[in-house]
Amino acid sequence: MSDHSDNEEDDDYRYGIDLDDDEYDVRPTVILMGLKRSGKTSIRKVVFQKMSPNETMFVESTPRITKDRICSSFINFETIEFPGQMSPFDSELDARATFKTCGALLFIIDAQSDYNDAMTTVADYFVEAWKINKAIKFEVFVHKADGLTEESRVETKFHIYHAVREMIKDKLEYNQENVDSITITYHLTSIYDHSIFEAFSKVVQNLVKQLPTLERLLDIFNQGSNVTKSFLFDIVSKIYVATDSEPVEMNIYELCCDMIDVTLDISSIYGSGDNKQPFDDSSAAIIRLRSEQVLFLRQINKHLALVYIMKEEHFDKQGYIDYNFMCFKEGIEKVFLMKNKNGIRDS
Ligand SMILES: Nc1nc2c(ncn2[C@@H]2O[C@H](COP(=O)(O)OP(=O)(O)OP(=O)(O)O)[C@@H](O)[C@H]2O)c(=O)[nH]1
Repeated sequence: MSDHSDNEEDDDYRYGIDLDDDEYDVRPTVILMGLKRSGKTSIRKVVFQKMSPNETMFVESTPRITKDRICSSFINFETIEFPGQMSPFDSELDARATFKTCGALLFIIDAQSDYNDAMTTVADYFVEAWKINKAIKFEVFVHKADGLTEESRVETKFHIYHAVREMIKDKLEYNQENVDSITITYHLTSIYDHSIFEAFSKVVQNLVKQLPTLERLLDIFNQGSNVTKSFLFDIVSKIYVATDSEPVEMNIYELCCDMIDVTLDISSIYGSGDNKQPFDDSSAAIIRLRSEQVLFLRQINKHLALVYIMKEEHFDKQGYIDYNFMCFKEGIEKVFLMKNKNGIRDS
């Protein structure tokens, strides 16, 4: 367990540490904004509270600013949702305080609606927030993509990207700033498939400063173990904190998410442990697939699991893989211990 003392990392994300909840007054935040009924609450509930997508049809409109601490998992941040009808820049709200500690600012656009107003609002809010805090990661979710054809998904994202860029350009040029000063990442999302988890994974990865080291560790593990693809998952949220440098194929990612669901479901229904959580530090599962591949899940610590896929022909080299996994696990621990070197105590 880790203790904390004031240091230059005070504005940082504290991943993988058990904190007493009140230990920090200031916690970096992920802010969700968007017009009314764009899907903000649904996204929070599906990703962090395991609500099924169909149930979101009954969520009520959010009347006030809603803060939610995500601290049961490895991802240790706070989400803040602004109701569609409220601007964070209203004079009665303290926008400076809100955006000073903001890590990522997500704007949700309902792609199934007329999104002209939404695009204007994105441009306004992003420029205002950027003026307060230039380190914010700006993200747009082109949401409810399930209702669009494959072709119009790409077109819609492209159209929104260009229109917002033009609006931001006009605003920044007025202040003699360059439009490229604000980097925005666009994601096509839906709560009805894995795209929302994939997009949130990218948001989180954008905030993990140790990402290059984690990717390198995964690459080394893959090369030494003949693994095709591996993901480092935060098991509770199904967000992957890192993956190796090979491109992510959506079907492999979905398979890995399903592996987590299956393992946790079986474990919570039939598991013998009296622990409330259906997994622990030494949880593991292996599934041989019809495609002559093997899927593995191996827990690294309380929060993180390595999920990887390999060809069946390499499956017999278990000794190597076990050894490499031990080295990988130690590597991960070192990455986060170094990060917290200023105050370590044993739990
Ligand atoms: N088809 C589809 N519907 C979605 C998706 N996400 C959310 N919805 C629906 O959109 C409606 C509005 O969702 P909310 O989560 O309440 O939207 P909100 O942005 O929080 O709304 P306010 O609180 O009023 O600002 C609900 O009926 C959801 O079921 C999605 O990915 N696809």
